[in-house]
Amino acid sequence: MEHLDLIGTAMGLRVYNQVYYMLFGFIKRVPAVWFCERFFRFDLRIAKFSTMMAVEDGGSAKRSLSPSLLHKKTKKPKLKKYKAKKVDPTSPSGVLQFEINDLLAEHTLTEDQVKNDVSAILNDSSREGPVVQAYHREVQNVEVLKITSSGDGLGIIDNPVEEGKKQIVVIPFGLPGDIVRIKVFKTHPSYVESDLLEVTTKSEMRNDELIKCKYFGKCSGCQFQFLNYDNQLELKKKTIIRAFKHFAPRLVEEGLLPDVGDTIGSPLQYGYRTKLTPHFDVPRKVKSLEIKPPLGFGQKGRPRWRKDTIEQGGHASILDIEDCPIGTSIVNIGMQNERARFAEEFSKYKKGATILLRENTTVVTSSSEQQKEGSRDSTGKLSELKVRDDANDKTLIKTCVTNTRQVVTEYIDGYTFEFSAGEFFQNNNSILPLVTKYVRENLQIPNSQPGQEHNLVDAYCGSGLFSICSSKGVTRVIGVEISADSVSFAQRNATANGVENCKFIVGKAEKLFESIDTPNDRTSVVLDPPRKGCDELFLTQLAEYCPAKIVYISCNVHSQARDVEYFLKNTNNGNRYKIESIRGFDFFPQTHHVEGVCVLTRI
Ligand SMILES: C[S@@+](CC[C@H](N)C(=O)[O-])C[C@H]1O[C@@H](n2cnc3c(N)ncnc32)[C@H](O)[C@@H]1O
Repeated sequence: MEHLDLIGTAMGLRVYNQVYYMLFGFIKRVPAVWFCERFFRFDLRIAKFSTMMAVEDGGSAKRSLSPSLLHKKTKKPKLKKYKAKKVDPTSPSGVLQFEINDLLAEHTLTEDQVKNDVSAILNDSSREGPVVQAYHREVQNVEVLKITSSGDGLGIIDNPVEEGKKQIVVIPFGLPGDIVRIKVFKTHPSYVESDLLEVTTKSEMRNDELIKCKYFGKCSGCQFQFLNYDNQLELKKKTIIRAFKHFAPRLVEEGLLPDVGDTIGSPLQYGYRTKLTPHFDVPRKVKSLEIKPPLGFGQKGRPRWRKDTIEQGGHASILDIEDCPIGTSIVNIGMQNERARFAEEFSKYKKGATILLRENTTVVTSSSEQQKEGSRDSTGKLSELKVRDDANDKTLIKTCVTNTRQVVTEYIDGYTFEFSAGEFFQNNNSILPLVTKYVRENLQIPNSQPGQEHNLVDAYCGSGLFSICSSKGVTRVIGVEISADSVSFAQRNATANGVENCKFIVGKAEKLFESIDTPNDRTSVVLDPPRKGCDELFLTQLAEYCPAKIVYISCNVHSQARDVEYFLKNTNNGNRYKIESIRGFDFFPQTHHVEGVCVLTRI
């Protein structure tokens, strides 16, 4: 048996070598390795060993095997298998797959025609082996055909090793209409990732003069700085349309969706973000750091598109960033303070960490206490900014909180909100008055008479933002929230703002239905779940309760579309509702993110 195995291997290798010289002797050896692995099912490592020997000495297959190999039983090395990770379809990589499928359909390509041989890459001899080199190459003249919901471009390129086949390529910072030069650096079964090296022909939408940040094109934070704001809002509207097409197909087919409304813009398009979390890494096995590591935000891909110097953030996986133009002024002052401190103290760190920078706003009153905690400059003085709120005739003091356990105050719509710096709170306070007004107006029950009872349920209520901002003119408000800390702040916020009709419960959203005693005909529900959306149990119980009005707010329009379809089509009372409106609010200008607001009315 042992003898036969060896003859088989040797014969196989000879066949391989002959085929190789006949077909590929005049070109690189890469296609040969792939070809033989694919059709003769050779172990790639043996084939490659043989190829290298053959290329080097032109010898036969038998000579390419050492005598010891011929006489010992060779243990067949195990091929590594690619294991696909399970992804939530509404997560960014799940959504990308839907968007790739759309592109395939538009170009009449099948999934097989763009499938990459990831196991060939996995089993290549090294990170720079021939298969890897063939796949991870530079490609010129690539047309960007589409933009995804994550703000990346999509294109179609030739498969470098399998003739006639194509590849779908994700091109960061690519806009439809751009012609670009890219470097492919990572391969997935159905697409490859690339870096944008050069834009040779510009899309009509591209205007580089609008870019405000020197790290744009490298930092993973913003995708849209080169787009005018109307274009950004339009792209976000299209993201919502696609989300419902992919995750609520039955609603689309049955014509149950209204036209998606125009996205409501943020009053501030820069300087709006009240929370930033720069971070740094400490390499493993390093006992003490001698050189200050970059402190900033993650790098997108492995880009060399913009300059690659330390002034442009360097080329590590974290970019060294000293100022972020989408952050508020006080948050950027905090960033300078904390960077200066880090420059002095970095050698003390044994592990990487994230630094919290959270804006804190206090209204100045005759009795207000002076702020004591927050980010300080190098002299130890607390950094503060004084701001006028003319609309409400108030003076506000802004400081920057860095301790996750510190209490932060926000000032919205004339109400003050306190919460722990480490807990959830919306990050763009400039748009919040528009959002809370929209929610309040859409929670109204149609055909209500003046003085009639109106109750409100705030599921996933956090520290009470929507409950408190919608509490005027409402009979009772019940909020439910899983974080006990947030619930205690919600209660405290209601009291501090003189709001007496709110009650908050700690628990999963569905716990609400154990204690709800308001008549469903006179109750509206506002939902604002985390990115993963609501669970089916909650949606089923919500449908059983059957409130008069529902306003569903979401930072993930894909899980929102899925939930809305589930609610309307899979629950007992779902068919009693109609979707009155869907639109986005732009909580995060310059980025691809969009917040969806969907209003359902019982009919
Ligand atoms: C997107 S935030 C919205 C908070 C609030 N509406 C606001 O705008 O400040 C989602 C909230 O849901 C809470 N949460 C997560 N899972 C939950 C669950 N199963 N039941 C209730 N609350 C939950 C989180 O703690 C978080 O406060």
